Amino acid sequence: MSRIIHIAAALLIGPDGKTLLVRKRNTQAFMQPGGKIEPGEQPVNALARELHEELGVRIDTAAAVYLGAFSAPAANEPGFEVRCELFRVQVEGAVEAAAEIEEAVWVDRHSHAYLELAPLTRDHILPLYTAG
Ligand SMILES: Nc1nc2c([nH]c(=O)n2[C@@H]2O[C@H](COP(=O)(O)OP(=O)(O)OP(=O)(O)O)[C@@H](O)[C@H]2O)c(=O)[nH]1
Repeated sequence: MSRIIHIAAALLIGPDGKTLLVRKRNTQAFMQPGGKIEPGEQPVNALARELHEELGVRIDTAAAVYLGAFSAPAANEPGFEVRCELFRVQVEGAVEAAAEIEEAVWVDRHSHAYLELAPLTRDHILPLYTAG
């Protein structure tokens, strides 16, 4: 059995430059919006589907900027690694978290210090955001 979870995720940037992290229901760590890529699905299409399901956000896939592939221990599945295709996505309107999202927070370069973060977000994605 594969011990790798393939996901597509967003570095989602709001109008004020903050970025959105989500905490899924019955989990502890904040992470990137996104989710698993289904068989045969293009990563950017998986991202668009997940952002719509989770946050009611419709994105223009042509405007999503591919930032690369990043890996880390999975936050919620012991012994698994998450492999993420990451896209930078700019959103203008409000986001509306679906029931599967327990909490969604906008953070800036300084305001995430006290959040419990998934390893991928903590070690790869927020450093990228902070440097950018
Ligand atoms: N979406 C997302 N998942 C992550 C991140 N970091 C990380 O370790 N993961 C792991 O990857 C798994 C992806 O599952 P998911 O629950 O987001 O995906 P999904 O909506 O397609 O799942 P489902 O259809 O099985 O409910 C999470 O359970 C989590 O353990 C991240 O930044 N974003």
